[in-house]
Amino acid sequence: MTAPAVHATGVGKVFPSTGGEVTALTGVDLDVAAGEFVSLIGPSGCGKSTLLRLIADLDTPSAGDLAIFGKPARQARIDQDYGIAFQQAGLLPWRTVAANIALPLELHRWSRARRDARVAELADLVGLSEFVGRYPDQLSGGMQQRVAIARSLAASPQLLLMDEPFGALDEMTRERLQTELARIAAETGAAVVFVTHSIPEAVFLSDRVVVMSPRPGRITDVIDTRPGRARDEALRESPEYFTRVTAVREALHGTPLQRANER
Ligand SMILES: Nc1ncnc2c1ncn2[C@@H]1O[C@H](COP(=O)(O)OP(=O)(O)OP(=O)(O)O)[C@@H](O)[C@H]1O
Repeated sequence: MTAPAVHATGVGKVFPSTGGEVTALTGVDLDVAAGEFVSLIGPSGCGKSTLLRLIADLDTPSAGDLAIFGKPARQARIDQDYGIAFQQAGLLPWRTVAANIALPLELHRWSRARRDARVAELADLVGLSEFVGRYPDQLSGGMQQRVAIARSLAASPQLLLMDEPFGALDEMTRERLQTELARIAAETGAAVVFVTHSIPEAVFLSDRVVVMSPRPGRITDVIDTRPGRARDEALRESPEYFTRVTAVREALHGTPLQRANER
């Protein structure tokens, strides 16, 4: 049996601060299966980015255990077992689109010929074949974000870690990139851990939505949002999609009756 892409047990994170300690996360138990798409959603400060950073070994947990494909997070980072795409595209401005996408392949010491072939394939995948010679400041925000996604996919990682990658985009571009990401994840079989503030985005993309709440940051609900059909434009207007959006909304904010009673 393959190890889960992410296996977290009892994960906690405490940050020191001037007014005492901040418990950013407590008691997080979460498994993300190989090939599974899981979104983290919750109000500002509930620890979504902290959890993603711990998985990526950009920070270390204060408590609990984390394994990425059965390895310690640090080893998975050294082995470059995952691709990362965050809200700011984070492209190198002095490199062309092609050279930005090729970066992980250089780190993996791919030959020039193999790199060039892979970059052409990825540029085509994200619809940027005509722009590979451009520099990041010659692209729109949506195009920059597509370059960042292509780069995160370059070495065919079996895990993608994405922190609000579409947060800064207009609604139309955002929906188009969501459809592309759903297709890419299905085609490559990669697991994805995806941080978002958008309920419809989480429901559209995910097999499961993890709902978190702050002070201290913890998981309060996990909702199955597998659509049982293709993630295409028709899904967005289907009754089952609305049902799932409502389920996640109620897990986050309570039912209309509960909210009325709180007033
Ligand atoms: N480096 C740090 N030092 C101190 N406190 C931190 C640090 N990073 C995060 N925190 C605190 O930990 C808590 C969780 O932050 P985190 O950024 O993970 O939340 P989030 O759910 O991603 O929020 P948002 O939706 O606003 O991005 C917050 O209270 C935040 O202030």
